[in-house]
Amino acid sequence: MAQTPLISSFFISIMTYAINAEFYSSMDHMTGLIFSKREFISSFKHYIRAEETHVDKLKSCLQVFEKISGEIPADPEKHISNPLTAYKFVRKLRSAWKTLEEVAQMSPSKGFLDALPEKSQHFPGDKDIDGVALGLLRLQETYRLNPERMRGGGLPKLRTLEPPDPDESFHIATMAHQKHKTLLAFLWGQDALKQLDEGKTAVVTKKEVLYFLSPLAFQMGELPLALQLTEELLKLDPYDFSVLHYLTYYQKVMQSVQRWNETQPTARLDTVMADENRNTYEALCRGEANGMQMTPRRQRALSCRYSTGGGNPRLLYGPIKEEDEWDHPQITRYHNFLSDKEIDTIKRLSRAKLRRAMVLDKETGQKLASEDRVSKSAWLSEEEDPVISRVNQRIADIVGLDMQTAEMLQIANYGIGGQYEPHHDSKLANDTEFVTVGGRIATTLIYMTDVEVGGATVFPILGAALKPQKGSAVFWYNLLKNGKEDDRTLHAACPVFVGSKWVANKWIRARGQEFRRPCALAEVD
Ligand SMILES: O=C(O)CCC(=O)C(=O)O
Ligand SMILES: [Fe+2]
Repeated sequence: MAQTPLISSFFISIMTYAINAEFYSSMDHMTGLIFSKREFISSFKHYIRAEETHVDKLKSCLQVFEKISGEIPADPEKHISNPLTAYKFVRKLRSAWKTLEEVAQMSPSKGFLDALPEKSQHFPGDKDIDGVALGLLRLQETYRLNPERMRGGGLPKLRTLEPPDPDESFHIATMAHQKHKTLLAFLWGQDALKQLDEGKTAVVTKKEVLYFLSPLAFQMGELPLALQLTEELLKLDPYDFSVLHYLTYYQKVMQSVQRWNETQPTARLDTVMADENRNTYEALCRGEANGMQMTPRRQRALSCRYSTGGGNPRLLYGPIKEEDEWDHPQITRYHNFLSDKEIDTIKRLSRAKLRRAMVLDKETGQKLASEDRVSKSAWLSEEEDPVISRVNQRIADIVGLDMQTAEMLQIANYGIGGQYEPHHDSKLANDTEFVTVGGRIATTLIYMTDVEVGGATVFPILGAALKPQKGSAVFWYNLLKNGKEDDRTLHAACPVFVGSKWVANKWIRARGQEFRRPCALAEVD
């Protein structure tokens, strides 16, 4: 079939993006969808053209049949009783039928339709829609945005986006409800209702939205609102008994409570969100608490210099620019650590290997995908490309640690609202390597992209927020000199708001560093 090579080339070209059929947790894979969509459109057009040609062939078959039947005179019996005519007639009919069979077998639908189930794996599924909606909700919570601001009212970077329609707002509302984010569920539901009232067309009906909203308003303690919404429902269907039941119930509660709050939930957004989510991590992500524990004197003492890694010959002629990000514990940033070309190579090597990053379930000890860590990651070994060994060597030269026991380079690409909740790199459950190579003494985190909005690495105990800066690397010790875990190194990756965030992690192990970073009894960094 003519279209088969095209269709299969389409599959091959998107294979790299579709290996584990989940797109939202990696911005790179989301981008891949744009390309796969374009290629699909072209093969789809090709298929339609093939169908049109096929229909033309079927039409000519029909014409042959019509012609044969047109040749039959008024008295068919007499006509067919002539053996020669009968012979001719049967022959023509048989030939027409054979042609029809051949044409029917050539139908392009078969190849195309048979390929559909496989093709669906290469396109986003319901899981992706839900995942993106959850990402949006996470961004709203972290950056404190109501639906109006999410629509671009508050953030110029979002202004160009097509705002959600009533069905989309309602879907986000139901996702929020599933995750017990009642206020957000209400606000998105309210957004859908507003749009329906403005006359926007949608699949979801006003009745469905009101059914969703009224118990939510009740749950939030907004009795007058619950009553008002229920009354509106009743206007739509005065004989709906369950609505009548709710109405009586709310009225009774109202009478007994006697006092109620006039405040609209939108006005309370800040206070409710603040109660639920006010923690340093989110405040740091919003850029509010940066440096909160750093006195001006300490801040002034932070400096920046050129370093040769203590006289390392490889750095003598090309020293690295080193900048203090924090003093105790020390967090150092190395500028121009990777070149753009090296970054491109690392991205290229990892692209096809990216898999959803897993976290360990504390109770079962099993690895699972979690909203705590929305990214895809891949491991790269030195054998894969000289760039990888160069990166490892560079880290060794700069920080002066032994890399023989270090882990492979881990590459991560974050998805929509991609984040990593506060964690200690040294707290590794099921660390099978621990006995032979020791704990994760230090982390080198390399930023491979700038991130337009969001995506900082924050240290909630310290109050430090590090902005991703393409090509730079940050380094810190996770373990104190006495070998114990340094609690203060608790850190998190803030949700990415706008942009694609790529990082590389190099975790250095304790074994082999005994003489490079001598241990001490004191609990110092
Ligand atoms: O991406 C970041 O900013 C931090 C990533 C991180 O902490 C990790 O992967 O362990
Ligand atoms: Fe980490």
